[in-house]
Amino acid sequence: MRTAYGVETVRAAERELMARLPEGALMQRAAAGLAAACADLLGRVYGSRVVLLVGSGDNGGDALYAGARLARRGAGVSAVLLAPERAHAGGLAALRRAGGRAVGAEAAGELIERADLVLDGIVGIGGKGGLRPEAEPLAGAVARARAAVVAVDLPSGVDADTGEVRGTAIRADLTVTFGTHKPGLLIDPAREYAGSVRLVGIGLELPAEPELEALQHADVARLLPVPAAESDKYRRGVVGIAAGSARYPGAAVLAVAGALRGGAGAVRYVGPAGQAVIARFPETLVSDRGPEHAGRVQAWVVGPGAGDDAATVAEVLAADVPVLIDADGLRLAEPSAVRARRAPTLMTPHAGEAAALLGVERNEVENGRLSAVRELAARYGAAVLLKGSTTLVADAGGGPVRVNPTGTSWLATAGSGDVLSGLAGSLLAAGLSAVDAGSAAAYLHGLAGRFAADGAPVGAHDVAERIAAAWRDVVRG
Ligand SMILES: NC(=O)C1=CN([C@@H]2O[C@H](COP(=O)(O)OP(=O)(O)OC[C@H]3O[C@@H](n4cnc5c(N)ncnc54)[C@H](O)[C@@H]3O)[C@@H](O)[C@H]2O)[C@@H](O)CC1
Ligand SMILES: [K+]
Repeated sequence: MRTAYGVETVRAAERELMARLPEGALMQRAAAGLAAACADLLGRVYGSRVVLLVGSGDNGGDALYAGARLARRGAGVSAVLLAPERAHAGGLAALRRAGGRAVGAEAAGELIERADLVLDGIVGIGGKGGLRPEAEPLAGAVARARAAVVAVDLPSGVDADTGEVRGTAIRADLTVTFGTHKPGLLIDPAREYAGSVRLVGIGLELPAEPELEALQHADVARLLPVPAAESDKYRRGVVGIAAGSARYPGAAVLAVAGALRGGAGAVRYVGPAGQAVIARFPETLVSDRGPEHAGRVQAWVVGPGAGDDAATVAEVLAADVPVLIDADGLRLAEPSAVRARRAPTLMTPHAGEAAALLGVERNEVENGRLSAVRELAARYGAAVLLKGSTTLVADAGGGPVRVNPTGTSWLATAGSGDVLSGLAGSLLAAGLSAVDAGSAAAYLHGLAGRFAADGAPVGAHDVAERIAAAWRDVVRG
């Protein structure tokens, strides 16, 4: 499991550790890890041209000490000081002793243009808002440069706690972060600015409960159901799919496609698209009666392509088994009926649907994904999976939010969400909790999307067909 902790927690752990260590020791640990990552990226340090962008805090101090290490190995290092009188004094002295030089911001453009490597030490966890006006031109110069860009702790200008980017921020190829991942490094839009992320341990002792967690292969493998020898289809769970309409039969077919790959013993379909479903998947149990009379299920999926069928949504919500609500179902579900449920509920909106549920603009959700998913989970008393390139899953009762690390932008394709809801519903029927079902499904679905895409556009159907391959990849490790 990869975990991320917010700024306040990191600060407290740093204080506690600093009290036990000689002064400056933590910064030296950070700088050593940073310099090593830079050296790996450069390949040959001797003779390389390195530019440090140095702000007024300790983030700039890290950059200066790392620059000093690189200078001692023969790099030509120039530090651009954004606030010369407030630059980290010890770091600046170390850089000068090692043969590096410091310049003002006016010289930055030309240096950046000719650099092999730029270190962004403008601002780290002490940053507020996007980059200040005096730092903005630097971000432009960095974006135009051919140099590799390494962000120190965080790309400057992104919000460490939320992943928000309000205004200009530095775009890095690599972020070297200290002590722990910060939530912003794992959540879009900030995640995109971070490039790949390397964690340098500095010995922080962190609390048991993180802000954010990202499942890895081994975690998902532990969650996935394995049929026992005596299993029959009912013991493995039957998932009911109440989806599709005369207008949107495809949503039903795709939700069933996902459900068939999710480990439930059987898939039961109710709705007007039975013909289309059975033609494509003859193994489906198709019923032409409403959910209440369709026969036993261990979990329901309701909503994909449902059009305006509010009665079916209400009937499913009244069932005393886990329910996944997606797409049209989110709009049709009575909030009070969702809150009144006793069995687990999982809602799976994309940003637009989440915005409608919260009564805000879509870009507010896209920029503040973490707070949006938490807010929805609290309002509805339900687990919420907020879809996107970094899908988030929040539990009804709070606690760490899960972020899915396998997403790919190729998954933003029509019907891909229907496949996901079927898959997650199947895992609910197999007995996983709402958060586990949602996060394991997002993981498999993302991986299946990557396998199917392999660098090219894909349709939702291709994704469903690669779920089995993703499952195998996960359980084989
Ligand atoms: N505390 C420690 O022991 C350690 C801290 N480390 C480094 O220290 C950093 C935190 O240092 P600080 O607390 O000094 O804070 P930062 O260096 O992150 O930033 C604070 C400074 O940036 C300015 N600033 C704030 N918002 C800005 C913006 N939007 N645009 C431009 N300037 C802005 C502030 O005026 C302040 O002077 C971490 O990110 C990490 O890089 C590491 O050395 C590891 C050890
Ligand atoms: K930075």
